Amino acid sequence: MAPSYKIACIGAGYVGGPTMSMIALNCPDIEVVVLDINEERIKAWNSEQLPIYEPGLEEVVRQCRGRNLFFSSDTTKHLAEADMIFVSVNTPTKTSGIGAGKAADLTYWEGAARMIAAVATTPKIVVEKSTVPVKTAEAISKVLKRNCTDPSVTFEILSNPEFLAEGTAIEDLRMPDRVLIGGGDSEAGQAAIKQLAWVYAHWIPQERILTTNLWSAELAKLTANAMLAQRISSINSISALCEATGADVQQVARAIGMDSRIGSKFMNTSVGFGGSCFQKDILNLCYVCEGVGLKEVADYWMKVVTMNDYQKQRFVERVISAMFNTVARKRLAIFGFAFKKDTGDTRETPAIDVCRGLLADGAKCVVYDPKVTPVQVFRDLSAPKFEWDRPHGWGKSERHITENVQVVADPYACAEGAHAICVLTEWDEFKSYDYQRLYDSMVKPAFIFDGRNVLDHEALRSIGFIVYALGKPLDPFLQKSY
Ligand SMILES: NC(=O)c1ccc[n+]([C@@H]2O[C@H](COP(=O)([O-])OP(=O)(O)OC[C@H]3O[C@@H](n4cnc5c(N)ncnc54)[C@H](O)[C@@H]3O)[C@@H](O)[C@H]2O)c1
Ligand SMILES: O=c1ccn([C@@H]2O[C@H](COP(=O)(O)OP(=O)(O)O[C@H]3O[C@H](CO)[C@@H](O)[C@H](O)[C@H]3O)[C@@H](O)[C@H]2O)c(=O)[nH]1
Repeated sequence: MAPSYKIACIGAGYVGGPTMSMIALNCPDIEVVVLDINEERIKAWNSEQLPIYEPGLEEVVRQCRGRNLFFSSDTTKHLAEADMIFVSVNTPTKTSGIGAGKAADLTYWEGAARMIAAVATTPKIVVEKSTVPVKTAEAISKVLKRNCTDPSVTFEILSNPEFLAEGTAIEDLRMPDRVLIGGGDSEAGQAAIKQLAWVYAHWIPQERILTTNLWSAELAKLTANAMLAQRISSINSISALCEATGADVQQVARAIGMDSRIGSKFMNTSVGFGGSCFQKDILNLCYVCEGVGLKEVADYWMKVVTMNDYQKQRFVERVISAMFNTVARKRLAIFGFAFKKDTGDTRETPAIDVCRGLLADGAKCVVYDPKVTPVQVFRDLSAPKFEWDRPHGWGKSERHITENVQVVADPYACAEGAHAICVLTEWDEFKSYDYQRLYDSMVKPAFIFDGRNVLDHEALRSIGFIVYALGKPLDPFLQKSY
């Protein structure tokens, strides 16, 4: 018998796809349909080549696609039939107008709300899955109520922010630290919370399902990301101080992480945090603070982004100064372009700013990443800031990018004839390469700039490499040239 409870999700992206697949897997009594305006994406979800790479996702989709999990672009039919509608569309940073470069662009969200209002003839629970500014639920409620042609239709809005991280999405969804559900105080609001809690209770222990009011749930999501990013900026700031003093950032991180009040997670220094969320959500938080007159609070959080930009710039300057203050026409092997390992996602990856910085100084960048396609690399290096987060992306590639960037499918080909290797993503495979072979094929002196501290630096030095590792005591060779 076909399941009688129906869930639809608007937005078949990195969040909508995996979260709905997990609900379908654990709730065989619920029919789940994931919708998107991007037909190519829907086609890919229905094919053997899923549109996103996420460890374990294929197995989950394979188990329930066609059973109680469907991907479709027929929004009218499925939104009309659904009891509960998740909205998981992109909420990028605005690129123009008031709040450009900071505020969340809610165009896609409002578009989704209008789609729901246009077809609703039965009561709907609308769940905010996207990350949104505080009070978005209020605005969405107005759009839904004012646009629905049937005045008897009721809408209950819930906030159910997603905390999964890419690369570990399936594991995070299988056993999240918590599921957060915010809703209204009214009887209908509380009933809606219960209905969503019932969905999650199919596989998540009751004590991990946390309920709050709407505004707390919306704000908790922005705050969680701001605090996670703050940890990275904090340790990155200390990495600069370590290099200046001879301390070792990994030793410092270990020593402070053993204090249970601080904890050891999220303390890896890096060339900068990336990903579609951290910067966007902090900028959004700052904008919300400014909107309510809290300038000092906004300035405080803005420093997390400033420090991140500094870290990327600092890395570029290290590369250039170490290589005798010029990288003009030098071939630089870029190991890793994704914003972290185990994903093909490049949104806001630090590799973009690092490559741009090196290209601006005349370098020739040769990129190797196990999961990122050449098209994506060229698109990212050409797209104006914040333009990447649009359903149809950015098409043009500037000439200086096409002439000075090359993307290759093999790490050894990447490093051949290069002056330096820059490690920008912490892919595990980078640790097991034959570095003697890489060294032999490179121009001397051969440099390695480890922007993730994943390689065995002593072993590399004994081969002959000049090694720069973030936040580590500097090689004597680098001390002289910096
Ligand atoms: N990526 C993550 O790891 C992550 C984690 C937690 C929260 N979030 C938040 O979740 C939201 C979605 O993020 P994402 O990474 O999945 O984005 P995404 O860009 O991968 O997916 C969004 C999808 O929504 C579709 N879309 C936009 N407007 C639509 C409409 N009117 N009708 C149908 N489809 C529409 C787009 O075509 C796109 O495929 C964002 O608010 C993000 O901040 C993301
Ligand atoms: O110690 C660390 C940990 C992470 N990073 C970098 O920080 C970025 C973000 O990493 P991570 O948080 O693991 O991935 P995301 O997929 O961006 O997940 C974040 O953003 C999501 C979107 O909002 C949230 O749901 C998650 O909880 C939150 O971790 C990446 O560039 C990482 O390389 C570091 O530099 N050092």
